[in-house]
Amino acid sequence: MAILDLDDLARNSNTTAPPCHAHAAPASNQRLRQAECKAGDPDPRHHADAEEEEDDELLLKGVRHLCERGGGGITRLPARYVLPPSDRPAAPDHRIGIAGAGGGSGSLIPVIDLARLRAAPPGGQERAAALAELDAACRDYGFFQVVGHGLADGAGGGIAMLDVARRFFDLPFGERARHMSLDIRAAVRYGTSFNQLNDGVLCWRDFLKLVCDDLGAVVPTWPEAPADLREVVSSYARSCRRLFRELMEAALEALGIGGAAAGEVLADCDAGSQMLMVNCFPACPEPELTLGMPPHSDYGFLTVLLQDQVNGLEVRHADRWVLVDPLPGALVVNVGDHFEMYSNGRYKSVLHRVRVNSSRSRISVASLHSLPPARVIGPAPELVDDVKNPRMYMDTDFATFLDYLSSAEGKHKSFLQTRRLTTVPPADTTAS
Ligand SMILES: O=C(O)CCC(=O)C(=O)O
Ligand SMILES: [Fe+2]
Repeated sequence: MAILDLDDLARNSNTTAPPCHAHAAPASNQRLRQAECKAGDPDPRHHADAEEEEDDELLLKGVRHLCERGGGGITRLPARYVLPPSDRPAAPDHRIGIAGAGGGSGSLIPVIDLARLRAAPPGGQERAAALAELDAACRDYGFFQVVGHGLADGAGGGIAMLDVARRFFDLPFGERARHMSLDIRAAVRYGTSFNQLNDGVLCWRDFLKLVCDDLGAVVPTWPEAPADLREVVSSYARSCRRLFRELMEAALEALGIGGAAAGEVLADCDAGSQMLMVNCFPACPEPELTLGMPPHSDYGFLTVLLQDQVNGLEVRHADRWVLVDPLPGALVVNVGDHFEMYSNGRYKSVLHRVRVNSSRSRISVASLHSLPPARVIGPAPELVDDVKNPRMYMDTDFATFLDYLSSAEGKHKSFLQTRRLTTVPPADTTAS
């Protein structure tokens, strides 16, 4: 099947400087950025003169390279990374605590125990209770943590994945740079920021994108170093695909969709696209002025996120940004735009962003799962009725999403907003 460009396309954002396909050259973006900063930022340090500025060529080599240059360490944030004051991350409003883990402030983020679901026989009360928890998590938060998934240790596990990711980003720049490409459709690509060619403000993030469709064909094109990367990452990708399918089966059951209708969606999931984004967020000299990733939602059905023990992920919930404390061994799962549309708005694809910190580098690995590009997505007929559940979304396909990205709407709205049919006020899509 066709390889999708999903590194910027898999997500959409409606920040002040959106990662749209505006085709603005980086140099003009820089001037724009400086003008915006002048308008809104009282701190003259952040309006550095052009000659003081790091040139774009250097910045597009990535954040790690910037930090490592000349023996390591930079003490101030180059202006290209400085967000306008309204988009900067304030001190976290709230930390999402982990049920039963003693973290944060309580038991706000849902934790789904997959072992419990696996053990619960079909039709029984225990299964109904476990499915109700999953349903509530997707409805109320659009985010949950999964434990009991069996993906922590051993081959295909998260520990090995994080370890090899860390070793990849520790390689000398020249080794990583072999995979740099301006071709956003490349199946393997090392890059920086969110959409590095179009971002007005750069993000404090480097990434390795690996398209995982047809693993047999793509793995030989993946980095040769570290020597075990291909084996570890392909094994982890397979584990994630299995987990994605299992979660989709459970979510469809929770939605009351079975039989041929569920079979059709699951077949599309099997034929669909998977992309791993291996993210590195280096320690940042002025973390309060920038973000590792801007507010965005993920385009696909579900995203499975592995993170190390350094926090940074923030989720929009009840009009606030809430920081998700990593729960050891857990994977974070979030609902994407496809699933919100398919579930007719019952499940929420919510904005999330990544904040960075001044002392510790952070690694995360997002496995993004979408349906095949030719597949038209719309609300499941089983979830629509004329009385209580009118259809909330138009049918949509990948080409529509591409049009949105290159349109003026892409700068001001979220993709989901553009697909809504009813007059129901849109879910919170503001950036701060
Ligand atoms: O690093 C994280 O916690 C989130 C990453 C993410 O949202 C993404 O890759 O889409
Ligand atoms: Fe995301």
